[in-house]
Amino acid sequence: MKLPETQVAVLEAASADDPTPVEQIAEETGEQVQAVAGAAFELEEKGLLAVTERIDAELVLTQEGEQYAFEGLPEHSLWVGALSGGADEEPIELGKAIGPAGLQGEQVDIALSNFARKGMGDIDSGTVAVDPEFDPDSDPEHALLERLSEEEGVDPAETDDDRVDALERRGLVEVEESTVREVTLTDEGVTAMMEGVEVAETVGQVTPELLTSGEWEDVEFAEYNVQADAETVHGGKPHALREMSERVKDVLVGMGFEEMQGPHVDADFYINDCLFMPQDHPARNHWDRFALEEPAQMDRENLPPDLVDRVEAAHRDGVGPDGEGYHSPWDEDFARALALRGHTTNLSVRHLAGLAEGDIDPPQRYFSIEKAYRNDTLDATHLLEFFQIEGWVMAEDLSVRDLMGTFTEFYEQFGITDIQFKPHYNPYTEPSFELFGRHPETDELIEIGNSGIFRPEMLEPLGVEADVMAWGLALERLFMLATGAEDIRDVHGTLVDLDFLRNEEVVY
Ligand SMILES: N[C@@H](Cc1ccccc1)C(=O)O
Repeated sequence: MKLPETQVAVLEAASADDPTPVEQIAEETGEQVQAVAGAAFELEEKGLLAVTERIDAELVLTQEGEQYAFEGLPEHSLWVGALSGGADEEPIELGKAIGPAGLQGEQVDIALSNFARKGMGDIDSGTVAVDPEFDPDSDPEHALLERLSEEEGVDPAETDDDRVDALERRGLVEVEESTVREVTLTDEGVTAMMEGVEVAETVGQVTPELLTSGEWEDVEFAEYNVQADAETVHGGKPHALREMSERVKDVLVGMGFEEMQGPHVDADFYINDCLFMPQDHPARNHWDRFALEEPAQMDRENLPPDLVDRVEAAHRDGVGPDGEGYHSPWDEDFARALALRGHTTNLSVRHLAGLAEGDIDPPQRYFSIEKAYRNDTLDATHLLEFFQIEGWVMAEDLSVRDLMGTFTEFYEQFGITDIQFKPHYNPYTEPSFELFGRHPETDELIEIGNSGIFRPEMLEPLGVEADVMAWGLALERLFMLATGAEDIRDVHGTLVDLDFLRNEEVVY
């Protein structure tokens, strides 16, 4: 019997007794997996080979599991932290163990409950004592995480059940199923092999030489299998969030808005003081802002002196005849401190001030879609940097209805019709509203933005006479509502889910 080369190779590599995975044959023959699968199907059609499929289960680490395989389990970190504080001698305050352990946010609770469960020591009314005999290296959960980080193809059925259960419940491991295609020689196949199978010379392509020599009449052409699996080719494409941002721009431009741009690093004067944020406001000294070390301050000559005077007066005494300021000190040096902007409202301030200087008449509408930076704890809905959809409208006699109407119109463009408003407080707006939208998958209300009508204490120093309503909306949250994405870290950051990004069709 004469067969194409790949088919002969597959027949030779297959066995009549043990089903052989297609991948293994590809490895042994040096052929592509797709080519082997194609050949196998052709041999199946000729009755020489049987192709079967089975589901293979493999135990793998989740992202969190990978993190703990690398850093150690949180309860181990707690144990080490407590031990370094002397908790093997006598109980120490929990805080003194958690700090050195480097635990943050929900990891603290995870550490505490597992520490107790594994009897690694005692936790009692805010203190911790450790059992010095406990050996993290012999903790079976740790051993399994380590093994999974080193070994592929671990069969869940052959792994200690309790341990797998415990780690599955903690969301650190999961069972991944895949389809394995296997081939076995049929009786006919065995007979054919015994009688002898030869490689038929086949030609894959017609060449000018074949045509001119007339040889084409005698050769056998390779058959194409148009049903064979082909390798998936992922072309480049714009990032889903970028597409979303472009779409938001289109919508806002369609609503009559112009785009504004400005510095990522700015003086607190523009980020906070011009927004009537008191200098002793906790957020201004708090660890959640990224301050610049070098240079630490904006040069004095870069702040307009008149504006500085007017902002200082508003802070001290308020505006208008009955104004109430903060009656607390205001320090220009403090206002010159440089930081990564925690919101893009510094851009609104700069544009309002610039426009007022040129005596521009209302109505005016501006927006930006730019990064803002906050030292938040990373989780499914928070990143250290995010895109804020900043916007404002300057007009005579604006009311809350105008604000709500604008949001309703805007979100409708993305199919989001169920928006809720919650009264809020911002030093620079009155009234102020937080916006919430319902997540299509989890049905939970998530915060999507913050808004309000700028106060006279903010507008007067900038020289703006009309009303201004304004907002900051999170692009990522809009993305989550519009696409159903549940974890923002799948979309951007360092742990993105490439499959999600490749396959997500961003259609709004
Ligand atoms: N700066 C606000 C958003 C906002 C902008 C303008 C007016 C009101 C609110 C924030 O980051 O949350």
